Amino acid sequence: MSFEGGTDGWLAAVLGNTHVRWGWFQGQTLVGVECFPAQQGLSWPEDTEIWLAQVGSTPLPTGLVHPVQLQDIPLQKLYPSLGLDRALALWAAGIHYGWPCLVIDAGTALTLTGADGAGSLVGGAILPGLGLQARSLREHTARLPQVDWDPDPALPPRWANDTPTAIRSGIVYTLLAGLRDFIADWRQTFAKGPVLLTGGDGEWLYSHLQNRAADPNLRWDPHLVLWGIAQCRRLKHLARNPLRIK
Ligand SMILES: Nc1ncnc2c1ncn2[C@@H]1O[C@H](COP(=O)(O)OP(=O)(O)O)[C@@H](O)[C@H]1O
Ligand SMILES: CC(C)(COP(=O)(O)O)[C@@H](O)C(=O)NCCC(=O)O
Ligand SMILES: [K+]
Repeated sequence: MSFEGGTDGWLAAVLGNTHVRWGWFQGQTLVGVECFPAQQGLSWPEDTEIWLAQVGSTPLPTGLVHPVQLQDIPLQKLYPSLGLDRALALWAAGIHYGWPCLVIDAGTALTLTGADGAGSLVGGAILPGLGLQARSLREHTARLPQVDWDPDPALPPRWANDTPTAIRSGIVYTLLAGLRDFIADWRQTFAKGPVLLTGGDGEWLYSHLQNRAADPNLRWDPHLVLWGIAQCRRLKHLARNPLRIK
């Protein structure tokens, strides 16, 4: 996909540990999204303004590239080693859905990142994502099979009677229980405000967290990090071209 003309066309890119995601923007409007395996050699568009957030190890493109930095994100109490994707998603969540907010990003790693009503980082947690949990069982045992990522919307039976289903059951039921526990704890302090799911497993987790006494303000937005990059670009442009109050 590329731009057919359009003066304010530009590309946002998130270089994750499993996927590289491109968001094609016209100004602040997201007009298209593409997703590539992070390990695949990428041919980046020529002569396109690119704003990118690097979290994984995918080589950066050359040319009109603006790497977003943590200090570009106007949230308080961010710690220096915080993942750029976490800060960008949190900022976008607060702007688009309101503060306080909790973002659950189900990526290679699954992260929980929360901000209070003033947009200050409260803190978060990091654990292996669904795919990583299955891969680690395969890689560190003699007999367990590789259980590939499966978009099957149905939950596996909890008390499984074959090995692949037992692996799926162990991973998904503990993860869903753990997320419900984290959300309940978050709600002890922040009764209001959205809880957002994003990331490659975000939609699947959202569909299963939604049932069974779902949180009234649970949402799913797969593009949070891309929105965060768009906000960074907008701030930088405003700083370079301050609005002239007549
Ligand atoms: N097409 C896919 N191929 C592999 N994993 C996928 C795919 N779609 C969703 N997933 C799930 O999403 C996870 C990766 O999420 P993603 O947000 O793409 O990762 P990251 O942001 O870390 O690059 C994988 O661990 C897997 O569970
Ligand atoms: C935890 C992450 C690896 C998640 O990245 P992803 O799974 O999306 O590729 C990334 O946010 C990261 O490298 N964080 C640095 C450590 C921290 O956030 O405290
Ligand atoms: K991510």
